[in-house]
Amino acid sequence: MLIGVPKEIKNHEYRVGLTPAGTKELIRNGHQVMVQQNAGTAIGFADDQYVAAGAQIIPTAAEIFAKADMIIKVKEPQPVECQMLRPGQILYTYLHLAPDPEQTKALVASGCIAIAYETVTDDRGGLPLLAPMSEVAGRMSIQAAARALEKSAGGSGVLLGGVPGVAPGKVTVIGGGVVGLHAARMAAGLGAEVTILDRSLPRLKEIDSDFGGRIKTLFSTQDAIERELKEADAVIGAVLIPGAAAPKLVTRDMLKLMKPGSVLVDVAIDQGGCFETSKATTHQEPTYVVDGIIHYCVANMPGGVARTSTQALTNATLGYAVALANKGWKQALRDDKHLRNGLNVAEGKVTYEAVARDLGYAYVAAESVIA
Ligand SMILES: NC(=O)C1=CN([C@@H]2O[C@H](COP(=O)(O)OP(=O)(O)OC[C@H]3O[C@@H](n4cnc5c(N)ncnc54)[C@H](O)[C@@H]3O)[C@@H](O)[C@H]2O)C=CC1
Ligand SMILES: CC(=O)C(=O)O
Ligand SMILES: [Mg+2]
Repeated sequence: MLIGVPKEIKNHEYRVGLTPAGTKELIRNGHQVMVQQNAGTAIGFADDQYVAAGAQIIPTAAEIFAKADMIIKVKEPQPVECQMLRPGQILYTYLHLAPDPEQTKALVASGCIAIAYETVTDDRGGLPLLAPMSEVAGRMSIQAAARALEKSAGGSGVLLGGVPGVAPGKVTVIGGGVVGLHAARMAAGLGAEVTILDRSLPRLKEIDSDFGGRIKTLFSTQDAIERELKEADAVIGAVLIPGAAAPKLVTRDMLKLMKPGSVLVDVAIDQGGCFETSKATTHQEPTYVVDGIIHYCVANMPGGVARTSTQALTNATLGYAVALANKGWKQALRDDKHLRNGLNVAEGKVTYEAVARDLGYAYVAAESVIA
């Protein structure tokens, strides 16, 4: 199969869909890989490393999209990229379609086979291709909150760890999945007082036993969230209903409960955000203020630490990339129900139920397009 890796074009996005090591693995499996010129240069993966791995360097994205059987990317295709997709071409990347009607429309119109990293599943009920970036974003969310709390950034001037004789800051994490766990770990490591809320009692039990009482767990209700907002210096939004738009758990009215200069970090922004006042921001201008509360809503947080993130992402995505290239998409999806769960759009049909429901498309089961 001819595989194409274009350079990412989203604002301050320096990740790349494949490392040189991943490239070598695909080539060892008998495939050809085209990498766009300078796709990984900014994070220390120079063109000559891809050439040494056996790839061909191609000057333009247009040429890669025109020739490749499968495009491997990181972020959802931007409008100019959607226009270059063609019927039957595999697109393997993050998509986050439920809150993005325009992208969904463009993918449906293209006739491509769009497999979303974030909805591929595993046997333990996890999302193995989302998990590495959730680990990164969860850890970064506390760095982002700590920075935003500084006075020069407009924050309340609280140091999350406190100092001897002065109480630490309070961090509330809503959603105790991968993002939430890693956020809690970083916040606790800094010495902050941490509370984590989730709707899953088994999850709260796991977290409680992992942290040995170091952090507080709460069942997530509106009432519990309201009580937390009054106390928190930083609130991390980390909920997910897979594939669906995020539930709005903090309304604009509820911001009044918070202390001025406190911070909301909405990691769930890529699924539309779990705070009513969230709107996606970029690494260039990551924060804005609503009613005295600082909002950080960067939709591609791991792009900020792109070298670590690219390595973690390829570790997770490579096995499925090899399966798709070796078997072709239909057979690879027939053989693996977890990869099949990644299929969101195929041949003009929406094949992921939550996306079809949220955006008003007819839902066509993945099984029926691979039959
Ligand atoms: N902004 C960014 O750059 C990035 C964003 N993300 C996003 O972060 C979000 C979380 O991802 P993961 O932690 O991997 O998901 P996950 O599935 O591991 O965890 C989500 C948790 O939310 C809980 N939850 C659902 N509804 C809830 C509610 N009403 N109250 C409290 N908890 C609730 C679930 O029980 C689950 O434990 C996703 O939207 C993901 O796409 C992930 C990586 C990067
Ligand atoms: C998960 C995601 O959207 C990202 O890593 O950018
Ligand atoms: Mg998007």
